[in-house]
Amino acid sequence: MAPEMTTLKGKAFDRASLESLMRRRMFYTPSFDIYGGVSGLYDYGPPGSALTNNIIDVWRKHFVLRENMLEVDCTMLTPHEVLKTSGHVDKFADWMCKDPKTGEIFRADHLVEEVLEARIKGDKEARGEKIEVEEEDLKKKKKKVKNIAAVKLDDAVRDEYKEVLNKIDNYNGEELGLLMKKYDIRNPANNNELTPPVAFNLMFQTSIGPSSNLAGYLRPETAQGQFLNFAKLLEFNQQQMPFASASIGKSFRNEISPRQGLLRVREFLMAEIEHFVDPEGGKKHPYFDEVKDVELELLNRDVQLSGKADVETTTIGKAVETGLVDNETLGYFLARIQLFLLKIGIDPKKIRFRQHMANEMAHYAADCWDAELLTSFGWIECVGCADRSAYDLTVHMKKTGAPLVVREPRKEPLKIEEWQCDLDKKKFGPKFKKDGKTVEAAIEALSQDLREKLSLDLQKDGKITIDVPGVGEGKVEVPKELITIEKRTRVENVREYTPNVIEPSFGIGRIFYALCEHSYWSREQDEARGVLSFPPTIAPTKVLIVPLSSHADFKPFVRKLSNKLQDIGVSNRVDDSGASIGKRYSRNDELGTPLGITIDFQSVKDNTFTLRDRDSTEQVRGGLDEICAAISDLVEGREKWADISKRLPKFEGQEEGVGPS
Ligand SMILES: Nc1ncnc2c1ncn2[C@@H]1O[C@H](COP(=O)(O)OP(=O)(O)OP(=O)(O)O)[C@@H](O)[C@H]1O
Repeated sequence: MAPEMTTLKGKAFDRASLESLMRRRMFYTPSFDIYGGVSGLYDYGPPGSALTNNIIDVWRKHFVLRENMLEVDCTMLTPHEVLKTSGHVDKFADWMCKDPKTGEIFRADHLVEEVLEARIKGDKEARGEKIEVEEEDLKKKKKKVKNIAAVKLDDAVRDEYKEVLNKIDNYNGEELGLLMKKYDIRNPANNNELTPPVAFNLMFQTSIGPSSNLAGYLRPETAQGQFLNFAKLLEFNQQQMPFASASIGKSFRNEISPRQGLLRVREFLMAEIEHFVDPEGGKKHPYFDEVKDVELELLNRDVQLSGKADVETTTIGKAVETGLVDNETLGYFLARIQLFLLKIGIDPKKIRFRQHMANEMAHYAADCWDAELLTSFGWIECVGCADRSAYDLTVHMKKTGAPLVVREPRKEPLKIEEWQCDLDKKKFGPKFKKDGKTVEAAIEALSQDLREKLSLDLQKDGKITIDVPGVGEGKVEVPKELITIEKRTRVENVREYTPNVIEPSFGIGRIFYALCEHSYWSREQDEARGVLSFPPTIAPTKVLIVPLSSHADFKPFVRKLSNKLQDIGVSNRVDDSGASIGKRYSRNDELGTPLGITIDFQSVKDNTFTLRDRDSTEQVRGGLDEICAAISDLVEGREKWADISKRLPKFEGQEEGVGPS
């Protein structure tokens, strides 16, 4: 069970009030709402769009700009062949079971998770133990869940349930089926038995063009476009390794049961990096030293296998040194991911990195860690960071023959003793006719051991027999007139290798939602007054301009301030409504607007204004240029409010209805 969620001020987090705020202020809203909506699809409103753009802006600066990554923008429609080759057509699936009587569909792992969690909660109720805040949510479910009541469980059963929950991502379909049998998990709504789990592919299928001949899918990740362009990107990078490409764009997954708002949706914004690295030499990273002292909370594979969730706090330098994290490049990105999350305002106490267990890893991954953020729904994977090895480049190269490799001049030429096969092409063609190329490829693919053995056959029998699937009976004889096999020394001046790929993959919607939960609190004097404490860098609107009243004298000042801020790229809104100043600020607390400028009669006299900090409600006073310079420093992240309040004189005028929190 995840620990209890508390707000920045240490109070219990209230999801219902945050969700109501997000709906009211149009951070996001169900798509096609007036048609009844479609689950797993959301539209972002003005503050939501601005917040997303600002998160992306910081992401671009933190990753793309900082490391000269090569950003690309590839198409979302992907032909069948590409995703067949990458393994997605066969393996990109979740486990689904069905109530044969009602037709209701369940995602098997989620169902097992929800039912066991609800039973543990029932057990706690029966034992009179404290119910965690996120477990409260299960109360609603329990009404539907007929086979779950406040029933005390056997101690051993309760421990077993907890162990299963800790490893819930690790089970395949068959294992989930066995768990459902063992724990008698049925349709919670009617107690009907469910069908055993079957694989359900998560990709949205379509056909490209009017003839319907070209099957395709909406991409489930942005990675494939980056791999397919590898050779061109390497060329663009003047053959320099290592390098990274990056892409920001929508991905699509036909989730079996979208849930938890933005956390599991069917269309979402991804920001992905593919860092291409030489597999030899331990996958070092040139800037690893810059991050080696960053401390991370790591939950390793072995701890999870033992059914526990104890994290280990350690520097990334140590984690790589001890082999807990496989290599420097993977470690470098784990640290950089954490630094990014902190920069946008994620609560440092609510981040951990969890290593994937062997079964859980995607079909391509060699090692994988997820950055998980604590939310009221528990720990949620928001960034995956996988070592995809050479998998993708290798399969695409094999399929297409495109040289998705790096060729580097060797410092010292490499001498290799090897068995070489020479073909007499003039005779080879007429003998094998249309099968010539296939037979040639089969000879080309012969291993060194086999070549050595075949050279003896050639001497002894005057011919060799090799396997060539698809030609004749699958065996082909090649007489000695057509082939020679000899041991020779080859000098290699160029080294050719397929790079490995380290892939940090960010789900922006999940980060967005976790950030909102981490930033949300309410003021002491009024529980209903929600505040979103986004850092100025990423807040949707940076400044609220508030004239004291609708007095005509204030109008030119409003215009001047607004224009000046726009000129320096600072988003602002004017609220010249008749509401009290306190009310106007409070409305903008809900939007997370970090700064407010008040225009009063003093402003008209001496061109000075007050600048208010959202979180402390402290105010300072200064001239137009001073105020704008302070705002720019805050918004660009060069300074914090504490620096500004030292720099500019405090303004003690009491804000109506607002006291310090
Ligand atoms: N359905 C979804 N809705 C929102 N974000 C998603 C969804 N699926 C994946 N993501 C985001 O994309 C990131 C990278 O995708 P990845 O393929 O690693 O996810 P995943 O392991 O399939 O996620 P999960 O196990 O939660 O389904 C995730 O860390 C997450 O932030």
